[in-house]
Amino acid sequence: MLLQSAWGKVMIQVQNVSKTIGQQQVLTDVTFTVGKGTITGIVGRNGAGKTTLLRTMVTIVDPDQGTISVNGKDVLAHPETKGPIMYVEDSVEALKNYSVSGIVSLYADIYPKFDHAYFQELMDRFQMTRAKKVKQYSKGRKALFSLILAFATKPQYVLLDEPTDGLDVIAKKELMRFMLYEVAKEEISIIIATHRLDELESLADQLLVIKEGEIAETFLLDDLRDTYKKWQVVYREKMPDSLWDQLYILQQSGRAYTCLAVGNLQELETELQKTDPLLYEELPLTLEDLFVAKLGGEEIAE
Ligand SMILES: Nc1ncnc2c1ncn2[C@@H]1O[C@H](COP(=O)(O)OP(=O)(O)OP(=O)(O)O)[C@@H](O)[C@H]1O
Repeated sequence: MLLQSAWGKVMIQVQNVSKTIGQQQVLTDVTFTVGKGTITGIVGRNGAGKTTLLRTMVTIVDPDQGTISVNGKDVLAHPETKGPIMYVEDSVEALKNYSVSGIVSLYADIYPKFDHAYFQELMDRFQMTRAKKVKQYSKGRKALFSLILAFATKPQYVLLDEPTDGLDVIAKKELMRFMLYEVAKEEISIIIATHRLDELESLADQLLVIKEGEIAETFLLDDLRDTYKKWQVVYREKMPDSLWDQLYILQQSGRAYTCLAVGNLQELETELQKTDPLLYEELPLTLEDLFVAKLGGEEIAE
């Protein structure tokens, strides 16, 4: 299987998961794999089934069909395999009546690997003051606090539901950087459910698009690097017509074009050079580029 060879040891496998709640089919035959030390984005509109999917992965919701396994072990049959999975809900309301020190002691009691020093390090890094009660924090700070708590438990897998809701731009960026660092340093796997594609920026190794409970598209960064190239090209006048048909223009600003090449990349590069551009350079690809090119700007984010 492609994902296994790309990522070595498979960590979490979701296989053919379906769930009906009431009369509504909320998840239909959902299958994907999460590798070690990777970031997976689950993107979909409100009501697409993201929260239900995450809740199914931690057995808060039981699937009607299908299995979730961690390192080959079914989580329902082997509840201990859930231990290193940390699920952070989108609502932090549940925490709000706790005192900060109370919740820290509670986490330390529940999670054997809770690391007090690391908790404090993260509090300092995000300039979080120690409020008496969680409810004294702003919405964004509450979200940040619940993430700090989650990472201080030293998990191996972190499932985050709309983690940046309520955070300002700087805090969002900081948080994303922090997640990348954790993935690289601790080799943890992060799964982020969000209705905003732009929040994932160039973060995710794998992007799953969920529509009405089904995985509509899967994008893998590794595939992307082999199949696509992104160039910024500047012409004296305009880009020759011959290239317009062969490149996907992601953005145009005057005579500067940001474009995506698909297909025979070497041939396309030679053609590009023949058009004698003033300047051309390769830019780093993001999943979002492919997403936009493939779905033609179809809106996912709201
Ligand atoms: N306990 C429940 N009872 C009834 N319907 C539910 C329940 N849980 C989920 N649903 C329905 O399942 C669908 C998917 O909901 P879910 O919360 O998983 O979507 P989502 O993609 O996370 O959306 P959002 O971004 O709005 O949180 C929605 O139509 C929702 O109303």
